[in-house]
This record gives sequence, C-alpha cells and structure tokens, in this order.
Amino acid sequence: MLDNLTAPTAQTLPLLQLSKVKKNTEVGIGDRLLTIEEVVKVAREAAQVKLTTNSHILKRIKAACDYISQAVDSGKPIYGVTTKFGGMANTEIAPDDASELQNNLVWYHKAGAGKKLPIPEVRAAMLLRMNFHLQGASGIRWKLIDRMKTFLNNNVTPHVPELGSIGASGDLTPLAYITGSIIGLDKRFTVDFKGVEMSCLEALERLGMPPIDLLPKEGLAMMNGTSVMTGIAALCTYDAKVLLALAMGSHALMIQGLGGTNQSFHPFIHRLKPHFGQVWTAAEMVKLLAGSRLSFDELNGANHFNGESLIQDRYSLRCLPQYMGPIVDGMKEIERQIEVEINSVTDNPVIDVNHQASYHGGNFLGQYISVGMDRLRYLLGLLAKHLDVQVALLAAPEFNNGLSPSLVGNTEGSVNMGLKALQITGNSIMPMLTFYGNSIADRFPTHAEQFNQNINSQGFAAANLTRNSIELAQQYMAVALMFGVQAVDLRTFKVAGHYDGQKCLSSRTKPLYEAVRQVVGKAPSAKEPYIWNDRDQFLDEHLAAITADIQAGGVIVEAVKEILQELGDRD
Ligand SMILES: N[C@@H](Cc1ccc(C(F)(F)F)cc1)C(=O)O
Repeated sequence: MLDNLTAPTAQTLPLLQLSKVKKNTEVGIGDRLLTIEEVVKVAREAAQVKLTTNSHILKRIKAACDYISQAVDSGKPIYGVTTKFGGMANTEIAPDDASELQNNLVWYHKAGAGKKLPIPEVRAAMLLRMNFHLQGASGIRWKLIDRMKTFLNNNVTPHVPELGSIGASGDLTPLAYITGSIIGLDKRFTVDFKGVEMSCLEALERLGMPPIDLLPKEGLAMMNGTSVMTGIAALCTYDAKVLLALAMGSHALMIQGLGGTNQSFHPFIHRLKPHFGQVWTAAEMVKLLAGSRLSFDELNGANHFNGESLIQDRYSLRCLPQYMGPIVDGMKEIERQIEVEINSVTDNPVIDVNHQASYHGGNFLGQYISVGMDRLRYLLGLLAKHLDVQVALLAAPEFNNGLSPSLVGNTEGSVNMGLKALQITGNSIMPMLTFYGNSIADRFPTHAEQFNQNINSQGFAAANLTRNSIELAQQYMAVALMFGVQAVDLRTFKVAGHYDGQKCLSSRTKPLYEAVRQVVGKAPSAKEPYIWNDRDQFLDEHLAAITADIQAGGVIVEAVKEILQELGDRD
C-alpha cells in the first residue's frame, strides 16, 4: 500500500522555473513541489497554508511515528532516539527517558543570542519545516505539523535569535525556539501574536491549543535540518532576482542617458560566444533599448562615429553581456539549488517506512546554502560594481558624452552641484557589497561540539550576511535609478530640446522611468529635468522612497516584471 507513495524528491524536481503563482492567497503543500515565489507569498504576503489531504501521505507520516515507537519498545538502537546527541551519541538512554530526551533537547538549545530574526524569515522556516515533515521520513506527529500551520495562518511567529547556528546539524538552536513555542515548553519562549509580543503559553491558549510534550524522535525531527537558513536564503534569492531585473533596467536607462549603441548586443556577436547568461543579457538589452530616440540603433552595422568620441562604447556598456552573463547564470544556479533544498528532508536519522528501516546520514548539513549564499553576495557585489562604473561615467563630463558634470540640472545656477553627493553615497555602499562578497563557508570553528560537528557549513551565517547585502544592494539600486533618470532627462534635452524623458525613451524602459518619478513625487516635465536646482529637494528622501518601494515590491518592481519573467525562462 505504502509503496505507491509519490512524495516529491529532489530527483522529481523540474529544472528551475519560478512558477508563476496565481494571485491567490493559498499555498497548498505536501503533494507538490514548493517554489521560491510561494515561500515569498506565505512569508511576506500572509498567504494561507493548506496541508495535503492525500491519504497515502497521511498514512506514511503515521507509519513513520509507529516505526519509532516500536523501535523504542524493542530497544532498537537509533541515534537521538535511544542515544544522547552529537558527540555524546555513544551513551544509550533508557526507553522510559526517550520522550524526556526530546523535550530536554529543546530546553538546552534555548541558548541563542542577538537580535530577533525578521518575522517573514521565521514564517519561511516554519513553512519549509512543514513541507519536509509531510514527506513522512521523520517520525513526527501530524499534530505538530498542523500546529505550525495554525501559527502561520493566524500570524503567530516565534521569536528566533540571529546567532547560534553553525549550519552543521542544520539550525538546531533557531529551530529550538520554533519548537519550544509551538509545544509550549516554557513561558520564556515568546512569540509575536499578530503584532503583540507574548509568551507562547498565552498564544497557545488564544489559539485553543494546550501545551504538549514531544514524543521520541520529535525533538530531532523539529530541530535537525536547514529550514531556517533555507527560509532566509529563499527570500534573499528572490530579492536578488528582483535586483538583477532592476539592474538590467537601470543599465538600459543609463545607456540611453549616455547615448550608447545597441550594436554591441547584436546576436551575431553572442552566438560566437554562446554562454547562456551572456546571450540572454544581450537579447534582453536589444529589447530594452528598442525604439529609443536616445541610444543608437546600429544593429545593421552602421556607426555614428564623428571623429570626436570613441568609435565604440566603453567596456561597461560594450561588454555588458559578457560581464552580466556569469551573474545571470550564477543566480539561476543558486535558485535551482535553493528550490531543491526547500523541497528536501534535512533530518537525521530518516525513516524509510517502505522498508521498515531507518538510516543515519547528514542531510542537515547546510553547505548548499552557505556556498549558494556566499556566491549570491559575491554576485551582488559584482552587480553593484558595474552600476557604480556607469554612475562614474555619467558623473564625469569627460566621459558622459556631452552631459553636465555630476549631472547638474540647472547649469545656469552658479552653486548647483547636481548628483555629486549621491555618487559618493553610492561609492560608500559599493565597497561594502564587494566586501560582503567574501565567503564564510570556508571559515569554521575548531573542535565544534566535541569534534562531532567537525565540518560545518556556516550556512546560517552566510544567509544572515546575505540579508545585509540585499539591503545594501537595494540602497545602491536607488542611487543607480536616480542617476539613470536624471541622465535620461538631460540626454532628452540634447536630442529633443525638452526634458520630458518619457517622449524619447524606449517603450520597455519608459515604465521604470515613470515609476521612479512617481515614487519620488516628481512628475516628468518638458520644462525641467528630474533634478533642476539642488535646493528643490533633499536627495536622501528620494533614496529612501525608492528603496522602500523596491523592498515592498511596489511600482518600481512592477515596472520590470517583464524582465523578471524573462529571467525565469528556462535555459
Ligand atoms: N545533526 C545531528 C543532531 C544533533 C547533533 C548535535 C546535537 C547537540 F545537541 F549535541 F549539539 C544535537 C543534535 C545528527 O543528526 O547527527
């Protein structure tokens, strides 16, 4: 009977394609693969979670629990069920202590430190934990899975500290905080209950659920694994993809501002060096620039050379596909790996109910997350470095192809300095991003946990660092967009004698330009560019508004949704 089960496995995963989640508010789990987008929906947009009702799956979950209780009764030695944990796993425990062992595990792992993780990250972690428990390989009761669902669907989130996991046994300590809260182990496990901080006991009472004790294996089943780092990583990966789309849009604005050519993106060139990301970037740039009156359309081999400026664009424009290609490819690979991890069982030992056996292994090691997140931060650094170079070109009258220094709007105003300070702000962010590009997976604590966890991933730390990088990159993107929009207006004046960039931009970049103008509250005008006199606005307010819109997935993100969709296309 149980042989016919069809739980998702890594092997059944499709090659990555971010599924286009319909605008519904429900995400079903247990009998299908979860996508990163769905994790975002549950974590950030409060989509309701619906557990599978597939009877095969329910039976398998129960069968795994039965396997454990029989093992305890018969004295079968199983790690962490009839033995102590980690480097103390040479010590057996009496069957009568098997439940206490699990409850104690949660208790002594309440040893984390630092700030609380953001609520969406803890929600993502709970979703992933449920998703893996539904594969029925852990020996955990349905009741506990259902409790996590109740927490999620009622907007109740355990407080989980940011420090305390080396990503080896997965995230033991962060997951202990989730476990302690859903079972009500002690009042000092606290939660956010629809915005109000309270003890887990009060929250459980409000939800109509009494505290419960864990049964044998259930502590391990709740705590062994990568769910928290993977939850953070899924959100970061999603945000990075949005940033990549925005970077493409910003480059397209800046190329138009600089009066560049599309010739370097000719498909002929890229067929001769057909890396996926390179070819994709070049094709995307051709689409993004199509119809522009500001950049040159020279796909027919023409050249606007006039003996003044260089006969071809500088590298940051001309080599854009060759530079961006590895970033596109890298992010796609990271996404694919995160999607495997979010659909994986990361527990130990795992129970094979079909063969009535359990196996000792190490799926909890978060190395895919650490290496992926280290790489993601590195790629974000590269992304920012490139945008910073375009900003530098735009700010320098020697290289900006006839625009004013620092893109001053009103050059008649004797004291105007334009975007000079904005460039410096960008210059202050970019090196931090490349610094954050350093890896942490290759550093590890010595002698961890009596030499049991003697190799560890640092995946949780890598994910925490990546959250910081994402935030910095969002700030940087605001700088780049402001430069792009101002440059477009100044170029428009040179080409068309007025400042309304909308009239001259390509149709694919117009929405991004308009979204930025909307967010900063400055409608496009033929009379004045975006920034005219220095004292017409404070630039930091614009930066903050643009960053906030990007973080909220607002109109600026909406304006690049076609690029985002095209990024999701299968390679
Ligand atoms: N991931 C480990 C489980 C484990 C390892 C260590 C400890 C502790 F508490 F000693 F640190 C708890 C659980 C394993 O399955 O092998």
